[in-house]
Amino acid sequence: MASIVALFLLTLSFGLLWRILTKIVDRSLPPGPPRVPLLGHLHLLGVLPHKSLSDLSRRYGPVMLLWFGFAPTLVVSSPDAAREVLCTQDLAFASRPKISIAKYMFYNGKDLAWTSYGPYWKLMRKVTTVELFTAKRLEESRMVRHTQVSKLIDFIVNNGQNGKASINMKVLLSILNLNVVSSITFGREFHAGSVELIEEVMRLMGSFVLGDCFPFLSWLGSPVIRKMISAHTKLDQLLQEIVDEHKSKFKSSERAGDFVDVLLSLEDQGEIDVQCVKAMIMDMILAGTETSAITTEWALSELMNSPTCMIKAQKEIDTIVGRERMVVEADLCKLSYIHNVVNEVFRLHPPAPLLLPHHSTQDCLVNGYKIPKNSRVLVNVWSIARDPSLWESPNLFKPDRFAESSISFKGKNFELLPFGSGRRICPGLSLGVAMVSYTLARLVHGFEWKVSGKELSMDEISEGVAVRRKVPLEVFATPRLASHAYL
Ligand code: HEM
Repeated sequence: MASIVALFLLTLSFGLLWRILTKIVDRSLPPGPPRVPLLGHLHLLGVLPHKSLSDLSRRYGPVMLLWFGFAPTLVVSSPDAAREVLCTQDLAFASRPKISIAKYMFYNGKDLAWTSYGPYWKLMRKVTTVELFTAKRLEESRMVRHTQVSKLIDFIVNNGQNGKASINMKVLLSILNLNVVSSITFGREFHAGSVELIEEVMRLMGSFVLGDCFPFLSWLGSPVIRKMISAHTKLDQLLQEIVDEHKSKFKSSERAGDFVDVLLSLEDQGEIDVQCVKAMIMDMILAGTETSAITTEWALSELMNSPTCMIKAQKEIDTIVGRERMVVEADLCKLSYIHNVVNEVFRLHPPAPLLLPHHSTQDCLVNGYKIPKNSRVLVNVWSIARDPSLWESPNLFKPDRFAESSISFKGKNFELLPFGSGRRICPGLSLGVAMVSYTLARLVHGFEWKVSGKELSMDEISEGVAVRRKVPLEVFATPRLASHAYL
């Protein structure tokens, strides 16, 4: 009995001490809900963290400090606070937290997306921008996109049995985007069947790892880390094949070709090692494939869910392109409604609703609150894009809201940030937009679409840093153009 009373008193005094300590600290820090001892706010994240955090921000404000175990995490949910973090004080927040996924999957953060801010990031960012994403490079890769989207259309025509057989668009869109990014990055399609592996890695990116929130327990290891190591080993073999092929094809003096050749030249010069080369290929494949595929899948779903919008999109393309041929990329600049649809989908369904986590490398002030050095930073772009004080009927799909609007997703308007903003803004923005817009235009123009099943669920599932459709889009597609247009 005495020991039970002693335990009770001990727990009570620990709880009281915890409350007092957290209250003292809280004065200069941003607000947040009460903390549970040890767990902090981890239990509040739920299955859709972007939604749970959005709900919390409506209560505690657009600048909150939460504790995921022992990891302080700043969550910002307004355009002004996002501007402060991603633009005004960009340098202080441009790094990434050192978490397990970077260590075990991305060769200890030797890629671009997970590496800390510094000279290595600057070198890789410059190489990526110059070698992959200039307007000239984008223009040169038009044929790759055309060929791969045409393959997708052929597949639907040949397997859809004129609207009688259902088609799983999720898988097809992942394969399409993987093939485009692979062809541009290393000159050929990636291993057939690797889509499942990529999806596994995407899922692992968001898995809870004890050591990320409780650093003193890192030594414990976990089943998730074992899964990361196993997935990494499989991917590493495929990436090594790509490196070996490139090394055997060219003597170093003759290399002038694709992105991997450029990286291998840097390896020859001793600026980077082979792990950096593989980490960079992995980055492009992982960052470039699912983001565009998820957005296109949502775009088609939203149009199928709003028949008037679908008809409007089809009418626009019929008027400008006709029904005797397919859309080509050069038509896109005339398709303003498709452009509005893409804007609206980026607003409603940013594939990375909390961006990638940022990390503060110095103490700073945001909205008058002290943000401690070494805090993680999440920018809830999903919440900002659904804020009723910024957007009329924010949960409705209304592409026409962009007809008269000058707001764009390119990182200058902080109410719409699907690609982020500032130093860490997505370098693949133009390629991503080209992929989504072109694929969508050809699908909408090429087929009449029907849902397989009674109704189209629009539920979301959070997989790692990405949020996608919970139920993969299964559809029936009936060709609607002159038959010679599909040849
Ligand atoms: C619909 C298409 C896409 C969307 C919505 C998207 C979105 C994003 C977002 C939100 C970030 C994180 C920004 C931040 O942390 O502040 C990011 C980073 C990145 N994205 Fe994309 N992305 C897309 C397509 C692509 C493509 C096609 C590629 C390359 C082939 C790519 C490569 C990258 C890389 C390498 C980073 C890391 C940049 C850095 O940390 O410096 N993305 N992207």
